[in-house]
Amino acid sequence: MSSSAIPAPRRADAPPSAAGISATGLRKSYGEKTVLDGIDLSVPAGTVFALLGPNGAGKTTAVKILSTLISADGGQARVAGHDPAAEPQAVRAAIGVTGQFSAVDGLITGEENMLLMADLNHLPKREGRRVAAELLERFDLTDAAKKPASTYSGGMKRRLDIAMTLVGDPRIIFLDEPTTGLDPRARHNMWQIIRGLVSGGVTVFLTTQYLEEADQLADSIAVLNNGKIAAQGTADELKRLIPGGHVRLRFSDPAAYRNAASALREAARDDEALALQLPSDGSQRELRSILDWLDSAGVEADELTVHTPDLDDVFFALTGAGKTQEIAR
Ligand SMILES: Nc1ncnc2c1ncn2[C@@H]1O[C@H](COP(=O)(O)OP(=O)(O)OP(=O)(O)O)[C@@H](O)[C@H]1O
Repeated sequence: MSSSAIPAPRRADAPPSAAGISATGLRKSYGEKTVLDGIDLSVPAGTVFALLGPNGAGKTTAVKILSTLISADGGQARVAGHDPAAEPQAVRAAIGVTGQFSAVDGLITGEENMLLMADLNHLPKREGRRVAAELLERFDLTDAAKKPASTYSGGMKRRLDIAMTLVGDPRIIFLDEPTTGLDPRARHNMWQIIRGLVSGGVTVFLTTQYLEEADQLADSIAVLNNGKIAAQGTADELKRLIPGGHVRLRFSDPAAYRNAASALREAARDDEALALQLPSDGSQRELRSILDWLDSAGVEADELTVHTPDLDDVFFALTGAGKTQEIAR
């Protein structure tokens, strides 16, 4: 995608204090099934928040409540300074939602979809055409504008969907799994689009099953599991929640490996790979002390690599074991 497809800032003048999204004690059940069991969320304006969770965790349910599509059974929420339950119209006027079930009509062209959106937003005809053309250009869809949307690739459909959402110039955008099913190139394009939206002052509430996506985009991540927020924080804060960081020393000479293994008794051995593993948080201070220690033991490895836990480790630790952790903030 050309750089023209990256949305230009539209709300650079938005006040930094503009309200984002918050929720406390949000609850929702379907019959006997508790989907959201009292969740608290806080998304400052102008930031990207990722709600991460396995299939069926309740991510879409949370988006539907906050975007006024369904009502919660309990708890409070504020979206753009309004209560979605009491002031749904005010919330709807401030938000855009693109979901797994997109608003794109495949039978009409991309341009017609955009103009329809402009009509729904009550834009005067001339203004609607101008905004539609500008957004189609910005999302690299001008060449395809006169073709039926059913002929678009998955990535093009998602771009059209977001372009349609932007017709209303929302301050807050909910993106429900925006890159599910996209190939890696289209996924990276979508990430660029999302970054562009945020640099224009838009608040993004994103749901995803992709850890890398949350890691790449989000200022703050909440992991949803069994109806509760299992952990919330920045990607780095979440990674620090679980142990697993280590330094790995690899040797090519078996004799050097054996000497090192007997000098470093607390290291875990991998005799087949001629490698030793020492627990470490990866900090400069710990690395320096490990290097000093290796020097004093006369150990010289052929390769030294530092491994820190990634978001995958965190996700599986939190959603697998059903733990509940809070980060002191
Ligand atoms: N209208 C409904 N009636 C009954 N159960 C529902 C309804 N909507 C959702 N559920 C159930 O609520 C649970 C959470 O669904 P939700 O769609 O919020 O999950 P999700 O985290 O978005 O999952 P996915 O990643 O698969 O989209 C699921 O078990 C789902 O079957």
